[in-house]
Formats: sequence, C-alpha cells, structure tokens
Amino acid sequence: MLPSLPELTGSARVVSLPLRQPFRGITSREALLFEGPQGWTEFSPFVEYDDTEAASWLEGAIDFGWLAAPAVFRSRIRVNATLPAVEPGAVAGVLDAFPGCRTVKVKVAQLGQVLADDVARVAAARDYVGVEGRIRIDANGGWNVDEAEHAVHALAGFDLEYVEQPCASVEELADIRQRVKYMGIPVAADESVRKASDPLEVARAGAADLLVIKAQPLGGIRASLDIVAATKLPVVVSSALDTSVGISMGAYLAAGIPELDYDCGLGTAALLAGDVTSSPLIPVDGSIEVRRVEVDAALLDRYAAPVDRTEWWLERLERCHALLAGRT
Ligand SMILES: O=C(O)CCC(=O)C1=CC=C[C@@H](O)[C@@H]1C(=O)O
Ligand SMILES: [Mg+2]
Repeated sequence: MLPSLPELTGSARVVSLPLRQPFRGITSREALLFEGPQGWTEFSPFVEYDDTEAASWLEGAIDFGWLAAPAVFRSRIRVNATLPAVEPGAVAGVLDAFPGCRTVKVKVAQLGQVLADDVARVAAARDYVGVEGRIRIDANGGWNVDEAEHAVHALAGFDLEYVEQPCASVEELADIRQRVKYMGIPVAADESVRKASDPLEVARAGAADLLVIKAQPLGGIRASLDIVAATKLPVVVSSALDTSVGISMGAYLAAGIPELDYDCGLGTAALLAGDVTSSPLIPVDGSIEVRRVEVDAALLDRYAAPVDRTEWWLERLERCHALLAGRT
C-alpha cells in the first residue's frame, strides 16, 4: 500500500527543532511531518543517510499514518533517560528533564573524547540515580574490540545493565560479547539491526544478547513487530530522536510487544527545546503515554525549517517515494 506523492506532500511540513544540548553532533533536529487517514506521522531519517536507507523510514512513516496501530498490551511505556556525551557537571541538569526514570542510557565513545570522559560521565550518572538505578551505555560502534574490552573493564564497576553497539560489525560484536560474558554484561545491537540488510543476522550470529528496535528505520510498526516475533532475544524499543509524532509511533510499537522487560529509549522528546505539539510525549513518573499526537499549527510555524531545507526534504521525500514505488 503506497499513497500517491501528492497525498504525502499535501499536508507536508518540515520543521527544525532546537536541541537542549548537542546530540550525535547536531544542535537541531529536522523532520518532515505529514497527515494520513490515521493521523500525523513523521519521516525523519538523519540528513547524512542515503535514499535507500531513508526509503525504509518513509515506509515506516506511511505505515503509521495510513494503517491502524496494532492491539496494545499496555497504555504507558517505561522509558530511560538518554544522556548525550556532556561534561560531568552538566549531567544532573540533563537528567532532571527525565523525572522518575530509573534507567539512564549514557552515550560513550564520542569522537574527540577519551575513556576518562566516559568514566566521569558514567560516574556522574550513577551518582544521580543511586545504587538502585540502572545504567546502560551506547558506543554507537565507536570502539574496536580491544578498546571495547578495555572500556567495559573501566566502566564495569558502575554496574552496567548492558553495553549497546560497542563495535561496528557483527563479527566484532560476537567477539566482544564472548570477551565480556564472564562479567555478566550483556551486549545489545542497534546499528547492526536497523542499518543491516538483514536485521536478524546479528541475532542468528549469536553476536547480541538483546536487540534495539526502532520503528521508523525498520519500515514501521508492523515490520518491527515481525522482527520482534522472529527473534528469541529480548528487545528494547528506542527512538530515532524524533519529534513527539515519531515518538508516538515508537510508543505504539512498544505497546504492541507482548513481553517488554527493559525500559525503552522513548524519552528523547525531553532532549528537545521545542516540539510540534502542545502536549509532547515527555516522561512523567518514568513513563510516556501511548497515544497519537495532534500537531499545533502555531508550533509548525514557529519551528518551520528554512525554505532551502524544506525544498531539500521535499525532494528527498519524492526520491524515496519513487524508490518505494519501484519496490512494490
Ligand atoms: O535509546 C535512547 O535512549 C534514545 C535514542 C538514541 O539514543 C538514539 C537515537 C537516534 C540515533 C542514535 O544515535 C541513538 C542510538 O544510537 O541509540
Ligand atoms: Mg544506539
């Protein structure tokens, strides 16, 4: 099912939302929003992604806008706080935006930083959540296997729930997983799921203990639920740093998974300094609601992207739409 291009562009709006602090090297988040029969939906692959990868995000956006969300097992989703690679002194200020969250995901292995920076940040996060809180780390594939082993040793004393994508390739993940197994620290795969031609390869290769599942990049809620059903591994649903509209897609995905044992990375609307709705999906008491989001016309205007960026996104939408038309 592929709506025509005019059906997508008719309501399309491109926004640029400011972030409270830099995250993955960006200071504002661009997204294209459009409205389908089921409500508002979001197309927001990161700007550096090529059209083939971005087309799967469009599939996800259309799925959410045009098809009813699947049956839900819960009406709220417990979420983790997401801590960008900030200075230790800034940690409490960031985490204050995630009230009630018992789990913190700490970004590590940031380009231009050293392991001591990661240790200091994780220490500050542990101080913040206390002994009962949970700390997971995400290296976005930034370490080789030896660096990852060294880093996990340096950070293990902070009691890690798991380490997400410590290395880039499936082979490296399998290797580091074996090396740290004796410490009881699980390895999660993220990029190895959402950027792979076969999202289940990492699971079959025995290279991960759990999978990070993101609705938009994996082609939508239904496609993601198929992946969840096909793997025997536990999953964590996470955002792609979306607006509250994209977060609502993630919330419905998380709500549709029978067993959800880990807190989900869906609290990231709290990292935005502006959103497209007057009732954003931000954490309250450590969880977010499962609901669709109405956009606010005044906010779409306030955060409208500049004309050249809007043109860029509309052209990208057109190219990705053509790719999807060719796939069916
Ligand atoms: O999982 C979370 O806590 C929030 C989402 C998050 O960390 C990410 C969102 C988007 C892009 C990624 O760099 C990043 C991730 O790698 O998980
Ligand atoms: Mg990740």
